[in-house]
Amino acid sequence: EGALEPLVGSAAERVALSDQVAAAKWGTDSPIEDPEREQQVLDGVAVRAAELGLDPEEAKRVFRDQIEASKLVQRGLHAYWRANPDEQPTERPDLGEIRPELDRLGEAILLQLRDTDELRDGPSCDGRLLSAYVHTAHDLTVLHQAGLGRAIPSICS
Ligand SMILES: O=C(O)C(=O)C[C@]1(C(=O)O)C=C[C@@H](O)C=C1
Repeated sequence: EGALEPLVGSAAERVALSDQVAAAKWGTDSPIEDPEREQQVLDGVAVRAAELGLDPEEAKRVFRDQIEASKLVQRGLHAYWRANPDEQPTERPDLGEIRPELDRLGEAILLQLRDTDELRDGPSCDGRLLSAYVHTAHDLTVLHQAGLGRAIPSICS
């Protein structure tokens, strides 16, 4: 009961941080997609997953979805800002300060993957995941709901 909520909550926090990433890149030459950084994230996940006794391939699948979710939200925000200049960010956060926060959330997600390893293998996972999504998505914007939806399909194994 509620066992997947911390994990889905951390995924939602990661989705929310995409706003900062989108603002850091807005009006710069830095593209939303940075394949080198994605590879670094996934390599780090594989190493840490093995340390935690998780299947590295399974953990990487989960994080590929976290990354796709982030790009979905970033693209959504950039499109929205292009269409609504009044809403464009007025300050540019430093990507170098946001990435360590993404790393911290990644560690939290990995620990929660470990804590839910057996449950995620079981027949109740899909129902619990949907329930955690519904509870967590409640307070989010439609764009962030879509991002969270994109972040979670690999959680049940
Ligand atoms: O770090 C960035 O530049 C991000 O946009 C975040 C992130 C991620 O989710 O980790 C997403 C897209 C990029 O391709 C690389 C990494």
